[in-house]
Amino acid sequence: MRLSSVLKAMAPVLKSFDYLVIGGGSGGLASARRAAEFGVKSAVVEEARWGGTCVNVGCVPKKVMFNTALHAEFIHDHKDYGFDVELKNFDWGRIKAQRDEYIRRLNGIYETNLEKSKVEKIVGHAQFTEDGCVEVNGEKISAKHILIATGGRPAMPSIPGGEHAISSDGFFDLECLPKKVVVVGAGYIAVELAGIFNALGADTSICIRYDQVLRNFDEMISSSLTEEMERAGVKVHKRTQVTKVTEEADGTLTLELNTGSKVTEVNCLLWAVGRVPNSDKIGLGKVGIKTDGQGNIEVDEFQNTSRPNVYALGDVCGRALLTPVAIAAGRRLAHRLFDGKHDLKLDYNNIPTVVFSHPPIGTIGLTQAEAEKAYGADNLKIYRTTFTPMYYAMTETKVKCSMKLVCLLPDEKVIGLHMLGQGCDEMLQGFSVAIKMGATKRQFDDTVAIHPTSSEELVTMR
Ligand SMILES: Cc1cc2nc3c(=O)[nH]c(=O)nc-3n(C[C@H](O)[C@H](O)[C@H](O)COP(=O)(O)OP(=O)(O)OC[C@H]3O[C@@H](n4cnc5c(N)ncnc54)[C@H](O)[C@@H]3O)c2cc1C
Ligand SMILES: NC(=O)C1=CN([C@@H]2O[C@H](COP(=O)(O)OP(=O)(O)OC[C@H]3O[C@@H](n4cnc5c(N)ncnc54)[C@H](OP(=O)(O)O)[C@@H]3O)[C@@H](O)[C@H]2O)C=CC1
Ligand SMILES: N[C@@H](CCC(=O)N[C@@H](CSSC[C@H](NC(=O)CC[C@H](N)C(=O)O)C(=O)NCC(=O)O)C(=O)NCC(=O)O)C(=O)O
Repeated sequence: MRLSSVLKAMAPVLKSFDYLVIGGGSGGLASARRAAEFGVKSAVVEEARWGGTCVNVGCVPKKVMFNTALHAEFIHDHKDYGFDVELKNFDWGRIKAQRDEYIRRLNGIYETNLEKSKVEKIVGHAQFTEDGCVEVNGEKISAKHILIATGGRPAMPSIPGGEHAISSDGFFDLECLPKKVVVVGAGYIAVELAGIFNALGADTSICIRYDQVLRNFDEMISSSLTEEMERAGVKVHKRTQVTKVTEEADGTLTLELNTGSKVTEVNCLLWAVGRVPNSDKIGLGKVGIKTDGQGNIEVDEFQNTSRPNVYALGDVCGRALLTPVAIAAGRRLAHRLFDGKHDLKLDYNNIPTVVFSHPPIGTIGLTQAEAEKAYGADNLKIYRTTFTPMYYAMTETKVKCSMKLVCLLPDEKVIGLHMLGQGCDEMLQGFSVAIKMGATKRQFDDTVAIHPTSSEELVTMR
């Protein structure tokens, strides 16, 4: 042990809590506040902005921009519905200012919520000391139970000139709509942000390593979204990687691709190639907390780390990186530790998820490929439909809706539901309840349809 570490271990403990949460994001806040409801002396340490990724650089500002993009799309359809509306201008700066103001309000609400819940707020960077305490701003804090909910950050590939690119964090700092944009990546963030840029009028390209976006989703989803993005005007560069970036005298970027070609006059290059867990600067090695090869904290099904009384959840564990997952795991942990619900844990099966692409995607359960691997194709019945939602009966632009049910024989239990189309984002939550309850196709069919809606197709498929 180095002398500085020995001295830190010997430093007096200045504060002590029953529950100390590191990270004031979705999982940490939800867990600390729930614990405080049980009379537990709790504190949260946050080094940046209250609310974490979701509120500041994730779901919330992204949804504002998704909604902004929806307006752009609807405006194009106005004339088809008889409205004589001309699109003259779009003021990115105005919506950004309003969005930033909304986020600042939310930061304040989250701080006030902590005060109301009597959770102590500690501002600073937290890291473990050798004796299992936590040090913030040079002060040592002890706690009976410690939760690590430090989230993650965007992965930034290192290529020559890579420093000229931004990540999703940088997207939220953009002061105006870039004229020409290249997004690299094929996951949630890449398709969501490329969709927003494109709908708002930027010349948008996406560089993907393979032939389709969202390759881990059901094949119907990945192929339909790839086609739909192309139809909407996104240039999808397949089997393409950016190998070098050069900044030109006029400030634009020239991108060299592995295909040998170049993309010039790029105003914005955005990496969206995954996220890395914030587990590297919190002293995990000092307390023997194990991580996997990617730095994700290893936990068991109860969110226990390899060290007793230290727990981890949310993005820092690298599994189902979604706000409601972090919140649900955090609240369940608080009930387990402080409310006598000793067996309570989050079931990570059948987590519904929506991609706010254009059009949006809703999906839950096994993809067809996963189900075939698990049960064999002969034990499945697959229902599919593709139709043009009635909204587009009046419009020149037609955006199809595709749906698939993956059912397990013999009773046709619905083990996967995948859909892409207008309204699928809001359609999924209710169907997830049915699937979580183990609904069969017969029970779907026994439910009377709601007409005329896209969702009625899910209870009338043959
Ligand atoms: C662009 C984007 C869009 C997204 N959209 C959606 C969506 O639509 N729906 C959805 O469900 N999910 C979405 N997500 C994912 C969602 O934001 C995350 O899954 C969620 O925020 C994870 O919560 P968390 O509590 O694990 O971590 P975070 O919310 O990241 O919180 C971690 C907090 O810990 C703090 N911290 C880190 N290290 C320390 C330290 N050592 N000391 C003190 N504080 C520390 C950080 O500053 C941060 O505030 C999106 C993510 C991104 C990036
Ligand atoms: N709506 C929501 O709920 C949202 C949720 N999120 C969450 O945040 C997580 C992180 O999002 P995101 O960053 O998009 O990560 P994802 O894991 O969703 O996707 C990243 C993809 O980028 C591709 N990729 C990886 N490395 C490279 C590389 N070097 N060059 C080019 N492409 C590469 C891979 O696809 P391939 O192998 O095909 O190349 C990979 O699947 C998501 O998984 C999701 O859980 C984020 C945004 C919205
Ligand atoms: N679902 C509605 C409501 C959205 C919503 O929750 N708005 C938030 C915006 S921040 S969104 C930030 C995100 N909230 C949520 O995910 C919503 C939590 C859900 N209502 C639940 O209780 O589980 C989160 O990280 N939560 C951590 C936590 O709540 O502890 C808000 O106004 N909050 C103010 C307040 O709560 O007073 C919508 O999409 O319109």
